[in-house]
Amino acid sequence: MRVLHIDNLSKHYGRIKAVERLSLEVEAGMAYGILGPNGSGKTTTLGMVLGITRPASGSFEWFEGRYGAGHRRHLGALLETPNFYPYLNAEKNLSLVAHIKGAPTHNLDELLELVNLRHRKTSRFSTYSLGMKQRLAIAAAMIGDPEVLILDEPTNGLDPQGIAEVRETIRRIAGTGKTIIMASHILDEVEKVCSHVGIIKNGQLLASGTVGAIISDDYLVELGAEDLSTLHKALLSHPGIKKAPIEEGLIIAHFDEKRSTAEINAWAFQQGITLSHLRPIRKSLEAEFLEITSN
Ligand SMILES: Nc1ncnc2c1ncn2[C@@H]1O[C@H](COP(=O)(O)OP(=O)(O)OP(=O)(O)O)[C@@H](O)[C@H]1O
Repeated sequence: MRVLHIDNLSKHYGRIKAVERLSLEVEAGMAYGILGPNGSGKTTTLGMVLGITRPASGSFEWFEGRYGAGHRRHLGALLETPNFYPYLNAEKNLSLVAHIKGAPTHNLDELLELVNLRHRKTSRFSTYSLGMKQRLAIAAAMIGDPEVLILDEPTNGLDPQGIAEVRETIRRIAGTGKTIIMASHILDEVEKVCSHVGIIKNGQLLASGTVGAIISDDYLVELGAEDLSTLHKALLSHPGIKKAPIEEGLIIAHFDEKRSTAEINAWAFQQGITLSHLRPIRKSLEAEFLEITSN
């Protein structure tokens, strides 16, 4: 089932085109990352599809229209950390949220288990770390058993441990078959949590697809030799090479998969080439993301 269909959605603030003719589709069961630098229109997009912000033009549809105007009950959203009562424990805070939503309270323990807070359910909210607070907020968004969980920059402001725990929680929820739609400016986060990604910049969709297809996983090796052009020519006929640009006197070889330095050395030797430089490089994911968004 198509969970969300966005068609040519635009939103302008004066002369700022926050979102510009954005179209994308999210299928049931996807963990879809909306990835873009700060100010690229992610929050505005989520605001529009949640009915908080009115679009200037374009349209969107939830669940192929099957719930009509009642679709909102099937969405759990966490746009900013909600206010919990600091002196109440997790269990009490969640039951209050359930009462406000008119949702049942019988599965609160399950939700606390899902976000790995069951063991701390009787501790006051004020004693929680930021990561625990965020996980409780995710549990609150899951009250009423929504089909889709929508998150805006869910790890903002957390320390590395908190970040890891929140990501793990989102992965666990995705593993239960829920659809996740998550805005993030961190490529590494989308790569770790999401199955699919749409990259946006200046409110426009630049690329969309599975994480594996969009985020290249070429294996990069820096190579040098006295006779660089002979090495270059030989490399281009190597069966595993995808491309081999020359940068600052060295060849950046893009292999389709991991190759050991011993293997590359042996290959060069067979070609009658002595390598003067051989260094595997892991292109930083952030650099790759910047490359996509700057093109
Ligand atoms: N209420 C508003 N009034 C004026 N401009 C706005 C408003 N909301 C957003 N914008 C502008 O619209 C653009 C997109 O903002 P938006 O918050 O959607 O981006 P974002 O990708 O979510 O960024 P961030 O990750 O920094 O929140 C930005 O240039 C922002 O300054």
